[in-house]
Amino acid sequence: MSKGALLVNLGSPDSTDPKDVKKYLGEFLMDERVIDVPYWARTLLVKGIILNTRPKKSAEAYQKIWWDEGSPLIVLSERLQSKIDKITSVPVALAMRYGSPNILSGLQELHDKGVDEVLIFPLYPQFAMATTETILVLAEELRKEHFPEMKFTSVPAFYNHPDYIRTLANSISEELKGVDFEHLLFSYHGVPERHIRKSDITNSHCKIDGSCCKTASTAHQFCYRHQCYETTRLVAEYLELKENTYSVSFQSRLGFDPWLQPYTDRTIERFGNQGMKKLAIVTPAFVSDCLETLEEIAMEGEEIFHEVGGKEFTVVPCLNDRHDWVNVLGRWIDEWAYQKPVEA
Ligand SMILES: C=CC1=C(C)c2cc3[nH]c(cc4nc(cc5[nH]c(cc1n2)c(C)c5CCC(=O)O)C(CCC(=O)O)=C4C)c(C)c3C=C
Ligand SMILES: [Fe+2]
Ligand SMILES: [Fe+2]
Repeated sequence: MSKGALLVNLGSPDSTDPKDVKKYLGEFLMDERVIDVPYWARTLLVKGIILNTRPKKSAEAYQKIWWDEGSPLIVLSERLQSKIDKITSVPVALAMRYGSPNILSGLQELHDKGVDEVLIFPLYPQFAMATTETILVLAEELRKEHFPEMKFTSVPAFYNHPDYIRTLANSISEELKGVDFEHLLFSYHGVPERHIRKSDITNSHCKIDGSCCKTASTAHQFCYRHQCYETTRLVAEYLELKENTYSVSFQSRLGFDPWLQPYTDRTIERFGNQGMKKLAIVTPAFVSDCLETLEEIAMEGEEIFHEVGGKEFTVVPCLNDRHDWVNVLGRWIDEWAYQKPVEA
């Protein structure tokens, strides 16, 4: 058998034209694992309401962060893939869950290189139904339909993997070297609270309260909230951060349902109102900088902080195509290719 890996990230619109943004958001938000309501209700909500208003607003946001080469998320993912592909012993392709290049074209690219055993590698440190799970489900559907002879293995969420924690912690200390800050905020993409309960394999553990995510449970292998807190705890431990000098918040909510709290925008506002002047932010749910880090945090977040009296607002870039991150991912892929376990 011949092996290869497929890195999968979220995806972006083809351009900042509202028509392309509408097409992308339509594919993204009609995913039953993203807006997880019955088909008729999702159609009404997405096609009847969201797609009539959001694409124009989102297109304006994308215009603020777009690069000459295209979407930052895609360009950064391409750079990552190309650097990893150069150091691994097996071919490495790239796909997006929504938009292009899609998962089918990524599998086709590997198939054309003679690959029949694929490592599906969702580029998400923390598991979520709306990210990791939807990638694995779609990849399996495509395998059955187009490449029934292919064998798949997948990389589980790596939120607590020592290599990931070390690389993230080192990137934070390098980026914040010489930066004076009072508090480090770990801002993760949010999910509706309902998603946490749906992913609870015990059906009873995840209460989204002060203690469930700290109490050991088999539910945690699929609990996004636990995994976000655990990444934070491990990085804080690695960097020897003092209690109360760091905290967790959740960004990018959509709609009126309760999402994981505390919300990032309100947290930034509260910090400023309490007199904080120097804030640093890191966004560990994203391995590549994207709209949510470059616009929502670095632009909107900074504006909110300044409006409430904050002075210095420092954003730690995502791991992107950092040399040490490329080496970690390349090594994980090669360890799999040579049948060694991915776990440390
Ligand atoms: C990091 C993990 C992500 C989770 C979990 C996630 C869940 C989620 N997202 C939406 C709605 C939107 N997300 C949007 C952008 C976006 N989301 C992620 C990652 C996660 N989303 C990324 C990396 C990006 C940026 C994409 C880019 O092109 O740079 C958007 C589009 C932008 C906007 O209009 O604000 C929406 C909408 C839901 C409903 C959801 C549910 C769990
Ligand atoms: Fe929990
Ligand atoms: Fe999102």
